[in-house]
Amino acid sequence: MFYKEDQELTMVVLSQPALNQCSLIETCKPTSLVTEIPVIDLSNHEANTFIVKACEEFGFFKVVNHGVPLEFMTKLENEALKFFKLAQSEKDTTGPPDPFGYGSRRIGPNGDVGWIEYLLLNTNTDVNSPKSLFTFHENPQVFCSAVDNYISAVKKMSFELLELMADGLGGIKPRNVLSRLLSDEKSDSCFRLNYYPPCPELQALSGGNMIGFGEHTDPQIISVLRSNNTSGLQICLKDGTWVSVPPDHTSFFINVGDSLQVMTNGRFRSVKHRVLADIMKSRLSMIYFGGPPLNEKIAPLPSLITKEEENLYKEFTWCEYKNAGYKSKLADYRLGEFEKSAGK
Ligand SMILES: C=C1C[C@]23C[C@@]1(O)CC[C@H]2[C@@]12CC[C@H](O)[C@@](C)(C(=O)O1)[C@H]2[C@@H]3C(=O)O
Ligand SMILES: O=C(O)CCC(=O)C(=O)O
Ligand SMILES: [Fe+2]
Repeated sequence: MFYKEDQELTMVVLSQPALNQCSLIETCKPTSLVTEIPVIDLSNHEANTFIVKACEEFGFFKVVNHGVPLEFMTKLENEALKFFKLAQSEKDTTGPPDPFGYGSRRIGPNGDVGWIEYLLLNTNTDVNSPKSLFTFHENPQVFCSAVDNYISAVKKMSFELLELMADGLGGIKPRNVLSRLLSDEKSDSCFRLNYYPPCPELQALSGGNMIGFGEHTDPQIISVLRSNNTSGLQICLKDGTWVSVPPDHTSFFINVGDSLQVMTNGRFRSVKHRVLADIMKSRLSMIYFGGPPLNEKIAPLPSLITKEEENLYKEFTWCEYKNAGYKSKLADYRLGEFEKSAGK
């Protein structure tokens, strides 16, 4: 279950140095309304149907019985914490991200900020990921292999999810029509470790909530998120209300990304989400963003449209979408300029 939050939110910018440039959300008190979060049990033979329903209604679901060993998650969590606990001066010598690398407070190139530190990595071994980042870690090799083991296991589960989606969408053939985009050796996927330090300054600001990661949709196909047991993640429902997602360190949370919304011609919803910082506890999340190869055309699957006029989107490649995305602010509606209704 997750809790609906008040819809009318006010953004305030604080002047205290510690909170410098970070945004506050006021009046985020849970109401009595509760919403059931879709939970997909991968051992259930009807999982394909439930996944499709969840992607249509929420663009978001939780996965249990996923087969990824818990030790892969906890190992990576512990190694990542060792990195984030290093002295700020050491971490700073590895930044700023361009877009890969270590970042603190600033998200993306266009002035977005949050109460966050992160490591953003490219999962494609052909591209030169800033593995030098790991050298500051007390045991770089251990950190590197924890990242590699985790990503391999999560990728495998992502292929399964995308194949179940193809089944659930009416048995689209071949059933790897979506998963092949992530399994392709040129897949432009990335991986992010987010660390949200506790924000004790919040205590003084009754009712205030510090933005850890501002509202946005993920541009890729799907994002697979795992976090420690600190809350903070919220998703936006179709009616515009924000709901808090109770954390579960043993499960994964899946976001439909913009590219999958387009490939299903709007049938699946790319979910708007955000993270609020906690007063007392740090949050550590790890997210695999499964993206297609750069030259891949992002267009509705032919079996999901009967006439070309029904296609809601202009033709574009992942590279074009990504480049446009990097010119945008986090909260911008990036798909807007690619909708046919936006004019040619
Ligand atoms: C403000 C930005 C950060 C972002 C690139 C962008 O210009 C717009 C999309 C942002 C986002 C959100 C999901 C992922 O965290 C991310 C890595 C991505 O692919 O798109 C980030 C980008 C980023 O932090 O570089
Ligand atoms: O850290 C989280 O829990 C979510 C962050 C997120 O949405 C992102 O990195 O795109
Ligand atoms: Fe996200």
